[in-house]
Amino acid sequence: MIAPSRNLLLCNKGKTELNHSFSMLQAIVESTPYGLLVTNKHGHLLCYNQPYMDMWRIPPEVMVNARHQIIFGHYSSQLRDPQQFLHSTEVIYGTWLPESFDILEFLDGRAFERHTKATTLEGPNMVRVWSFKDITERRQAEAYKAQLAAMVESSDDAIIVKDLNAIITSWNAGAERIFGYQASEITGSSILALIPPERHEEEKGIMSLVKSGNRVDHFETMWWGKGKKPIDVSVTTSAVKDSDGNIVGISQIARDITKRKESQKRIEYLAHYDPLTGLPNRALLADRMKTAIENAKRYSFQLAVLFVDLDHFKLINDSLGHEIGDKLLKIVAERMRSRLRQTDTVSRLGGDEFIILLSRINAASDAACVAEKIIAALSQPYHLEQHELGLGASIGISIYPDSGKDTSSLLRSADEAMYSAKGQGRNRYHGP
Ligand SMILES: Nc1nc2c(ncn2[C@@H]2O[C@H](COP(=O)(O)OP(=O)(O)OP(=O)(O)O)[C@@H](O)[C@H]2O)c(=O)[nH]1
Repeated sequence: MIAPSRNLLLCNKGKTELNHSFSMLQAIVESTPYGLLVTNKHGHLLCYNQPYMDMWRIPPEVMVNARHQIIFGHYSSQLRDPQQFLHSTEVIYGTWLPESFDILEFLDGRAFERHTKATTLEGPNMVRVWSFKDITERRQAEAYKAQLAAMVESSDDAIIVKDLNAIITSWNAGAERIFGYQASEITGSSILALIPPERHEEEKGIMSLVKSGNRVDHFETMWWGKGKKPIDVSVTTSAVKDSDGNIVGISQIARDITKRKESQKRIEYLAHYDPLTGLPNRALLADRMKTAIENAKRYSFQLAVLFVDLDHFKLINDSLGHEIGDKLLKIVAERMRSRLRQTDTVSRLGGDEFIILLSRINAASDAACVAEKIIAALSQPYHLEQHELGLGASIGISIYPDSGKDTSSLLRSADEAMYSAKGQGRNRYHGP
């Protein structure tokens, strides 16, 4: 800033004629953004510039014939540590330090680098030049950077930065925890080290989206940890830009969602399978029956539903306990499953009730054959702990389309047939 000379470069050398070189010096002093102050050995103010006045917010009248020490009060009221300021300034004058450097922190958050140098002018005049550089913005930027670094390091997520050639340039502690590589091991490698080959195309697609200015949020995929360990991750990818807005890198924030995925799979499993036997449950059976009925209708073939209820299962439960009962149910399930085709379904409705869906039969006699096979398989002795057990089953058969044309009527009809089998003496089947 260059300001009117008389006001801005105040000199006790006023008696001296201003010559050309003095004007030039004046211009230099006023054009610098630094606050400048020159004092003599006794602390008398010889000259100073406008940035100096602005920095200390000193009214000009205070400066008339002032000594440095006199305006210390004005300085001190603005500083965070006035004692340290007074002490260091006294040391500088007292020992006439040739040079010194420190940082002044203001109560309002500003910060200045203070530098002072003792100089000998012509003759015996010793003066001291003080310069003050405003470093508030730099300090704030540094503090912001430090906060950012602390946040990045404390994040549970992996925060990875890579260059435009997919080379990893930054790797935080979260990434170390999730993927198992130390920053020193992986920095400088391609991000593809974390991505299974079959997902490279997917990654390329994301990169081209991001390079064309988009951001890809919470993309769920599977990456590799150390030793090619599969890790389900949700990845947010965005561009890293320089101050001119040019893309200079890519940042990827990856969250480990393995546990969430596992519980999702578990919930899906429980929604469709019986946890004791691993067989499809009523809901999955209903889906499969719906599809099978649609196919049977479309291609005009028959299907069969077999309602299987174990005989006197309650006796086993009551006499040998629930645990043995559970083990028996598992073996029963496995015996039925192993006797059926892949395309058929055996499901557990609950308790000792099972439904077999034969999704395509040529004649009702096919269903009767399967019922006989199942009864035979289930009546084989069971060796459980020290017990040898025998078990019968009663089976009711319904046939699409003769016994019913939808899921519930087919199930109802098979249930009724099963009760008929029970009524006829158990361990047998009854069909339409
Ligand atoms: N161990 C075990 N038992 C179960 C489970 N669910 C139901 N049960 C039992 O299975 C038995 C079913 O008995 P029922 O079908 O009513 O009677 P049953 O003894 O088989 O007699 P019938 O069917 O008339 O031959 C009951 O004792 C239930 O407590 C289970 O998950 N585990």
